[in-house]
Amino acid sequence: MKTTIIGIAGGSGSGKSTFTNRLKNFFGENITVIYHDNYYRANDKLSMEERRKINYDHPQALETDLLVKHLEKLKAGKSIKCPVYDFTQHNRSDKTITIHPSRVIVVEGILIFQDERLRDAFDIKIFVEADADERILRRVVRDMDERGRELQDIIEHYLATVKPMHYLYVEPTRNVADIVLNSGLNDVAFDVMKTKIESILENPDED
Ligand SMILES: Nc1ncnc2c1ncn2[C@@H]1O[C@H](COP(=O)(O)OP(=O)(O)O)[C@@H](O)[C@H]1O
Ligand SMILES: Nc1ccn([C@@H]2O[C@H](COP(=O)(O)O)[C@@H](O)[C@H]2O)c(=O)n1
Repeated sequence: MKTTIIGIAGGSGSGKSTFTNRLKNFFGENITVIYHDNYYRANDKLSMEERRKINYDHPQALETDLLVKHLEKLKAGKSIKCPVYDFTQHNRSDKTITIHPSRVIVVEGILIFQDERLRDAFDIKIFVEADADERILRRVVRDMDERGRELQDIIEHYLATVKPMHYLYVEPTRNVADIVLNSGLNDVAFDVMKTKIESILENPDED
């Protein structure tokens, strides 16, 4: 069985997970989704205060080597144990999720097109775009609801690292995308990708 890997990148709050989860909800077990966020490094030796200060929007904050190895294993037909990141603790949890090989793998993350090895691994590259004001407003709501953050912390973190790293490392990768979406809720884009994935699933041995 061949493996087709689809990368979905874009700034924080752009709608990457919204688009990815829509595909996952439609295709269920027929596709596999891997979140680069789960590959944020374990920082067990640092205190909570030290972990809060890390620049999580720099490529070095992520263990991308492990993700590259995991994609190679999945392509070779082997299962992997994917780490699970805990945003409330700014640390990797002690849980893992076993992921089995599948015909279509979707990889999502802000920095996935920044790494050359990942870029080369993707058969289809999608970049989800949204204005910076919309992204930060969405992020405030999400981080307070789901990631246990205070408003003041979100604002400081955004201005200190999220925004500058976005323009340094995320936004420039828009140019390597095959498809740029103006929203993770775009129905036409969803239909196009749905049709493409259906065709890939019907042809297990084609590139
Ligand atoms: N086009 C949109 N319009 C309104 N809200 C959106 C849109 N896209 C995403 N959202 C909301 O914004 C938040 C962040 O979206 P998400 O897909 O998690 O972003 P990302 O994965 O890129 O960080 C979520 O609560 C989501 O429901
Ligand atoms: N401990 C952490 C680790 C990462 N972040 C932020 O997550 C953002 C990426 O995830 P998205 O779902 O928003 O794409 C990134 O911008 C990091 O700043 C964090 O807040 N805390």
